[in-house]
Amino acid sequence: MTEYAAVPRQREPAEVVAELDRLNVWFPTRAGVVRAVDGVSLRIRRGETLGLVGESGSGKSTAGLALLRLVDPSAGTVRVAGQDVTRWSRRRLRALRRRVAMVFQDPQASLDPRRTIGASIAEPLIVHRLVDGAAARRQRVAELLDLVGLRRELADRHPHELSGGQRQRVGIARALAGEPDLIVLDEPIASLDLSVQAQIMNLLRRLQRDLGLTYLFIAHDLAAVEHMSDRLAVMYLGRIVETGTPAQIWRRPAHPYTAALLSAIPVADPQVERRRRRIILRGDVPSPVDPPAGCRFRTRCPQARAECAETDPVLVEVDPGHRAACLFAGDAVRAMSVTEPRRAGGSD
Ligand SMILES: Nc1ncnc2c1ncn2[C@@H]1O[C@H](COP(=O)(O)OP(=O)(O)OP(=O)(O)O)[C@@H](O)[C@H]1O
Repeated sequence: MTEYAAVPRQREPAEVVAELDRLNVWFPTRAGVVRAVDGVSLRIRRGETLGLVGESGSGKSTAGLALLRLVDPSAGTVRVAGQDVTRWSRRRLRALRRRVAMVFQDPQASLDPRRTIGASIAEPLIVHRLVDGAAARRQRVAELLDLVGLRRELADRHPHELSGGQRQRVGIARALAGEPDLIVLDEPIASLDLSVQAQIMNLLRRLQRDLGLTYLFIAHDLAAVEHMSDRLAVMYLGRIVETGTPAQIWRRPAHPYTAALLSAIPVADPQVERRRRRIILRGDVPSPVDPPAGCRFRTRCPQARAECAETDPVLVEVDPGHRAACLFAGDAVRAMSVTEPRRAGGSD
């Protein structure tokens, strides 16, 4: 197998591969303007996995799509490999989509059913003019199949002849074909059987280690990305509400929303599990057409106070590298962790 040729990289001091800076992605609809992403700033550094977590509809996929300019930013900036790609023309976007690749949740939907697996994997090689000649392309496709642990003969098959796990491996091979700086993994295991999920996670980890890949890993479940991520960002209603390392967030969540997400994760130890106190959030996520004034989470926050309706909190550092957007970051969560409901005048 030939070596995975690294794309010549432009060295930046901070090694930030991709960055969203105060990004808004708003969709005008009949019901009003959907503020899918509303003031999101994120930095993804070379070689890391950033886990982006939040409930359905929080804007995670839209933020990921913005990195490939598959949605158009309404405001703010998208930077990839040091270049501002926010307003790149359609023609230039081809180059961007080599630098940033995406693996989708449903590999069935993301592969053309009429094309062979080989043709699907070869497509990025042709579009980005990476390999000349059919024979050389066949060879590269075979190497990419090796990389993702699929037999070379599968190149001649069609997607419907493969299992879900195999199809997702093809999706990963396609993403690797352009030797991207960043791979956006949008719930890459959510549609797979449990046994296959672990295999795909192992594959993603191995590829990252061997090829030095950078991932934005999108998931709705904190437990799903915790082991894989170097840093986590928690999204709620179009905003990042907390960022930090998994250890920081797990040990001491600072935003009440994160605390609620964590409290929903079952614990293996039965004694701890019995003592575990779930924080049940009231109501549904409000509409992104008309998010609540002040803190967006206040309508569901068990610790909301009058001030929360007045001030829209920004991310503030609660520990080095650990930030939360809550006026009472840390305090509110400590109040939620007491085992008895708090009473007036109670202390903890
Ligand atoms: N093209 C679009 N037009 C209108 N609204 C959209 C569009 N794309 C997304 N939205 C809305 O934007 C919000 C965020 O959607 P998005 O898919 O980014 O969330 P998500 O956190 O990735 O959720 P899921 O896990 O369900 O994919 C949702 O309210 C969604 O309905």
